[in-house]
Formats: sequence, structure tokens, C-alpha cells
Amino acid sequence: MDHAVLLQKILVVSFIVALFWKIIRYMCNLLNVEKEPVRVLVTGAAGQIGYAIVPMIARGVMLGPDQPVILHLLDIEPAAEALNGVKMELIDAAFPLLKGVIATTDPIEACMGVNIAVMVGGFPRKEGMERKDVMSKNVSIYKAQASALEKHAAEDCKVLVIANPANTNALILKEFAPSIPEKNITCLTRLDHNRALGQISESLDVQVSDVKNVIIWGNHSSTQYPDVNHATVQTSSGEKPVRELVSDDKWLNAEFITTVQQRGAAIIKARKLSSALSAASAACDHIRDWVLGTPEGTWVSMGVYSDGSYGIQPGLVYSFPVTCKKGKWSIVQGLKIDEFSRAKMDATAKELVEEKSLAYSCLN
Ligand SMILES: NC(=O)c1ccc[n+]([C@@H]2O[C@H](COP(=O)([O-])OP(=O)(O)OC[C@H]3O[C@@H](n4cnc5c(N)ncnc54)[C@H](O)[C@@H]3O)[C@@H](O)[C@H]2O)c1
Ligand SMILES: O=C(O)C[C@H](O)C(=O)O
Repeated sequence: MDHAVLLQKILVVSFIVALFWKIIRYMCNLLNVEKEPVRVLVTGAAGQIGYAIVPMIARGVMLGPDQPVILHLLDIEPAAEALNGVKMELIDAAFPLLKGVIATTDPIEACMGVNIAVMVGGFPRKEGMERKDVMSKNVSIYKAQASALEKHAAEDCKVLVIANPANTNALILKEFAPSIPEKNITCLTRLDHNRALGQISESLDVQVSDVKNVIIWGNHSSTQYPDVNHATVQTSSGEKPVRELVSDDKWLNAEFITTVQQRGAAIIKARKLSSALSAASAACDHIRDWVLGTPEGTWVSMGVYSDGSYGIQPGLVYSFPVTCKKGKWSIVQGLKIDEFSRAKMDATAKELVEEKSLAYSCLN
């Protein structure tokens, strides 16, 4: 058979299969046939963020109100009993979308077939510990869990690292799980993004849902750069730049930035515990937008593997403005960067370079 005819036949068959598939999905929706459950792993599930996030996932906050889920909960042996308690409460809550709960201390069982991995588990900094001690414990955990995920998670599993140092843990996970596409490994800076939206909304006394397109550049640490240069507010007379409405560059270039940078520490000071409900909510926002897409004209901040955009060297997990469509994120391109921003973006990149070398020295 001639090649052109063969190609034509393949195209026709593919078109018919795709059409048939669309019709089946449409019929399933009409007949209210349930979607297949998505398997979501939460590590450190007996901890604070774990306790806040699992009911959100089971209620559809992360993946939508029509998406059944099976929760895979992982923690370590000393937390096994508490983990079982979380499982008992999930059963008692009788969430209609929750189709199963696996609670385990075995990373292989936990990672088996998961489609989404929310990595919260880690070693918190304790009194008398140096930064390097915490880094050493956490990067070792992320190195070990990288291989469990690589071997046992579902193909195309999307990974979100929350545990600190979040960017560097995500980088280590990426480097030790080379078969997971780098686009599938991200870290949480959405909490910082939401904090920036919250500060602008408080300052202007507007609804937070009317503020959009702030950016968190860099590390989830006090060197992050919360940038409002492209942010807008929906007003009764259309969209207006945040800078124009706030009309106080001194506040925006100083206090606003440090408030967002230091918000995690302020929460720890007030609660004697680190943020949990806002972190869990931001993690749901991160995964929901990644899987279901960002609204037209809106971007969000995600820690992703740098491709060199905005002069940030590849080889770092750095927070950028991204839009998401059909389960894929892309970095927003072409934003104008002034000198003030450039210096702040480079300073946080420099910290990530230092963290990376510290992490590798801990692994040697
Ligand atoms: N990126 C962010 O925006 C953000 C925000 C808040 C907190 N955090 C970080 O998230 C992490 C968790 O915070 P938390 O308040 O839930 O802490 P937590 O101490 O309450 O819980 C951590 C849990 O991880 C478990 N754990 C420890 N080692 C583990 C391992 N190897 N495998 C699986 N589980 C393990 C612990 O037993 C514990 O249950 C911390 O590192 C915190 O600094 C990040
Ligand atoms: O746990 C912390 O150190 C703070 C946390 O990352 C936060 O931003 O709230």
C-alpha cells in the first residue's frame, strides 16, 4: 500500500477513535457515571499540615467536587498510631468522594500507583540544631523517597514538595528520580503568593478574589521576592495596576516585601507552630490549578525547575509566574524586569545555589 494512503487511513482511524472516546465521556457525564478515583499520596500525614490537608482532598477541594480519590498516607514508625487515628477520622467523616485510605509506614506501599504526591514529611528544626543538621536529614529523606516514587508511582505522577527547604528538597527529589520528567516535580510557593494577595487586599480594603498576578520569585525562604509590578485589581471601572491603586511605592518596596517574606516566622511566633491550614489550602490551590488549569488572564507562582527563563540558571528549583493548561505549566514569558527586581531575583537565586551545594555536601 502506498505510504500516503496508509497515513490517510491511520488519520481517519485515529479521528474515529478520538470521536468515539469523546462521545463515551459525554455519555458518562450525562448518565452520571463516576470518574476513576485518583490516588493521592500525602507524606508526613500524621503531622499538622497532613491533618489539615487530608479532609480538603477528601472533600474535593484539590481535584474538584466530582473527582473520587484514594488517599495514601505515609508517616514514620513513631507516628504510626497517630497516623492510624487520622485514618479512623477519615472513615468517620464519611466523605462521599473518598474511595479508600491506605495508611502505612512503608514508602513502597505508600507510593504504589499514586497519581499525585504531596510531600509534607520531613524533619523539623529543633532547638540547638544548625541549618546544616536539618538540611542533612531532609535531603536524605528526599533522596530515599525519590527512588520509591520513581519505581512505584503511576506514570506521569505530579509531585508537590512542601517540606522545607522546599525548593532544595524538590531539586534533590528530581536529581535522584531521573525517570520522572522534571516538569512533574514542583515545590510550594503558592502560600507566599496567597500571602501577597492577602496583604494587597487588606491594604486596599478590596476582596482578595479581585487581586491577581502578583509573583513570588525564587526560594520559599526569607530571600523570596514578592513582586507586584504586574499585579492588578478588578475595580468598578475595570482592571487597575496595584501600584497605581496603592500609590505608595515606599510601602510596596519595603514593608510589603518583608511582611510576606517573614510571614511564616510571624505565624510560628503567634501559634508556636508553623502554618498549617494556609499551607494545606495553598497546596490544594497549587495542584488544582496545575491539573484543572489557571483562569484565563491569571497566573500563579510555582517552584519549578528553571529552564533559564529570566536569566535564572538551569539546575535550580525556582519560583516563577506560571499558567497551567491541560495538566501542564508554563512560565509566563516577556515580563519587564526593572533593576530593583533584578537584584532581588538574583539574590534569592544566589541563596538557592548555596543551598544546593550545602545539600550535596550533606549527601556525600
Ligand atoms: N512550603 C511551604 O509553604 C511550607 C509551609 C508550611 C510548612 N512547611 C514545611 O512543611 C513541613 C511539614 O510541616 P508540619 O507543620 O506538617 O510538620 P509536622 O512536624 O507537624 O509534621 C511532619 C510529619 O512528617 C513526618 N515525617 C518525618 N520524617 C518522615 C519521613 N521520612 N517520611 C514520612 N513522614 C515523615 C513526621 O513524623 C510528622 O508527622 C515542614 O518542613 C515545614 O517547615 C512548608
Ligand atoms: O515552617 C516554616 O519554617 C515556615 C513555613 O515554611 C511557612 O512559610 O509558613
